[in-house]
Amino acid sequence: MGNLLENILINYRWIFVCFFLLPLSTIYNVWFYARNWLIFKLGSAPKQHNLRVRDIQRQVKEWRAAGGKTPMCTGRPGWLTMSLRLGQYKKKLHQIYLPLMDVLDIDTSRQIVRVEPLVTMGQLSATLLSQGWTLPVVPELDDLTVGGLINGTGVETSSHIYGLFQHICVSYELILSDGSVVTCTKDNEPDLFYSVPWAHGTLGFLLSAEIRIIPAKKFVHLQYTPTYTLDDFIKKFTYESTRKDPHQFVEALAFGPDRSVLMVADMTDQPDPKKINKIGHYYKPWFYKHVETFLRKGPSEEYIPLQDYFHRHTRSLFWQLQYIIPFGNNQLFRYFLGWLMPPKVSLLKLTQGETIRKLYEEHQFIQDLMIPLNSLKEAIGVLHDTVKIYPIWLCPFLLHADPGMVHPQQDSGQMYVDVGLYGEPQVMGYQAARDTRKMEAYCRKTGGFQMLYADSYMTKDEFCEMFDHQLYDKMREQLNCKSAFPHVYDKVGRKTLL
Ligand SMILES: Cc1cc2nc3c(=O)[nH]c(=O)nc-3n(C[C@H](O)[C@H](O)[C@H](O)COP(=O)(O)OP(=O)(O)OC[C@H]3O[C@@H](n4cnc5c(N)ncnc54)[C@H](O)[C@@H]3O)c2cc1C
Ligand SMILES: NC(=O)C1=CN([C@@H]2O[C@H](COP(=O)(O)OP(=O)(O)OC[C@H]3O[C@@H](n4cnc5c(N)ncnc54)[C@H](OP(=O)(O)O)[C@@H]3O)[C@@H](O)[C@H]2O)C=CC1
Ligand SMILES: CC(C)=CCC[C@@H](C)[C@H]1CC[C@@]2(C)C3=C(CC[C@]12C)[C@@]1(C)CC[C@H](O)C(C)(C)[C@@H]1CC3
Repeated sequence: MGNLLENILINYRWIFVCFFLLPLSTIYNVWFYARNWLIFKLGSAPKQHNLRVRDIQRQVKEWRAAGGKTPMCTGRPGWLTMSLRLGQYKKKLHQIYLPLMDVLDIDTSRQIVRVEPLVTMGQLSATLLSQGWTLPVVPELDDLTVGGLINGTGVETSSHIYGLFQHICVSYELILSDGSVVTCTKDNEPDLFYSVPWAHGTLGFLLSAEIRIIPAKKFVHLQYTPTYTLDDFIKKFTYESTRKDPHQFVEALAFGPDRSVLMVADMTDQPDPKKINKIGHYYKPWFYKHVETFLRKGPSEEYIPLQDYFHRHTRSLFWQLQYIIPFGNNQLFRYFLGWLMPPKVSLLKLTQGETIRKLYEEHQFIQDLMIPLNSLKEAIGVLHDTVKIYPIWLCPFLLHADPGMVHPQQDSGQMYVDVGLYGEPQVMGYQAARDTRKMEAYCRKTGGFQMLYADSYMTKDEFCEMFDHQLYDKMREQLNCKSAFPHVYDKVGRKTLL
């Protein structure tokens, strides 16, 4: 009976998703779009920021006045967040509401945008592009928020030049446990500035951030190079990630241990009209499927609108949507219902139920391992033996030698690679806890890091071995965080899921 129910839930989830969640997602998007537009037109955002900060200060002060016994977290419901986590820890904590969702200012002379933490990447990239600007690093799922990307982390295909999302940030406005508001930069309160990323809001709440912007062009010139041996791939990928005059974007998809497609791209305003491909149109094939065709067709090049490029994996949630709507890439489906895609991750999460959550936990491996680039060849072999999931998302990034939880083992910046696995392991006898722990141990051995939106099965000691806690512990002490916020491990460790 249990099995039958599971089968129905898994195999027919698409009925619910197509007929209920897709229309709902579209309505939600339209509302969000209209709200953003209206707020900006009324010019009210910056003024309201100060009012909102005052209200947040009031909440923190009230918490203190009441004895400050229960540690705090943000009041954002767990189902809204872009992770597998349900955020059950929130029920036991004191929630502070941070209704901060506006782009406050675009200062083109300083090349800085000032934003509130709930601003999403979809919202920010559209807002900036309409002015001819962009963030240097645009993590691509539309619903990722600035707050989540700063207090967690973000990576994209330009990260081999600019680093992680935190590395393009110039200042953070934070509220601390005593209710005071501080602004930190690398020169003013540097310890605080460097300890915020990856701390998951356990030092203070982010109120706004200043982020660098760069001029945008209308298209990217994208070149695809298929490779048919692992050695050839590693050689070309390493070269493109580390060369002195790099392309602006570098990414690869591995479709098998020996079959990969390397992609390099540059922004341009002069596309060759015969080679324009507007991959963002709703009826276009899912991007990773399109990329796979170059293994057959050979090297190729295209001009893709910049906005379409930034959000190229959004419509198929990388390759996760195939498990929810198996015929989602079918031509007929795309022409009829493609314009409603993708369903909102938050709505999927809200409606998934315990059975589906458990099935995902047992049968899906969704992890990003951030390892030094020179370990990539070995890692592909280890991953093939342990989980065997394809495609693998490969994205090089420069890890700056900054203080904080995450930095290279050497004293200077080092090229790392994000190895993303999002699918059903094809090995026999996969066991989630055992095999994830194996991969985590491997990741630690290379000097790498696990992205913490995913399930982490590490013990606290293992967690402290992977993430440098020196500065973090010092700041927790100095800012009286111990009773004010949970320890980062208690927020992101596997047990918080349940
Ligand atoms: C594919 C796509 C996805 C989108 N997703 C979302 C989403 O998820 N959430 C959401 O809220 N919106 C979203 N939007 C809307 C987006 O944020 C803007 O509201 C939209 O670009 C308005 O453009 P316009 O050309 O109609 O207005 P215009 O009048 O041309 O103004 C452009 C926009 O730029 C912004 N802007 C202009 N100057 C400044 C300034 N000095 N400081 C700050 N901002 C400024 C404003 O937001 C304004 O709405 C999306 C848009 C697109 C095309
Ligand atoms: N391309 C990429 O780089 C991708 C990145 N991701 C990951 O997704 C996550 C982002 O998802 P998103 O839904 O935006 O964020 P979440 O709501 O999941 O937030 C992530 C963490 O940041 C904390 N946080 C968020 N806002 C604030 C704030 N204003 N002040 C203090 N702490 C805050 C949250 O604390 P609390 O629990 O108290 O709310 C939480 O611990 C990141 O961890 C990122 O690594 C996922 C997919 C792709
Ligand atoms: C660094 C990069 C590029 C990471 C990409 C990660 C994505 C593939 C992840 C982020 C959020 C994510 C874990 C999610 C899911 C799939 C994989 C996602 C989209 C889904 C939609 C799978 C189905 C599940 O029932 C559920 C709805 C809970 C989750 C939600 C989060």
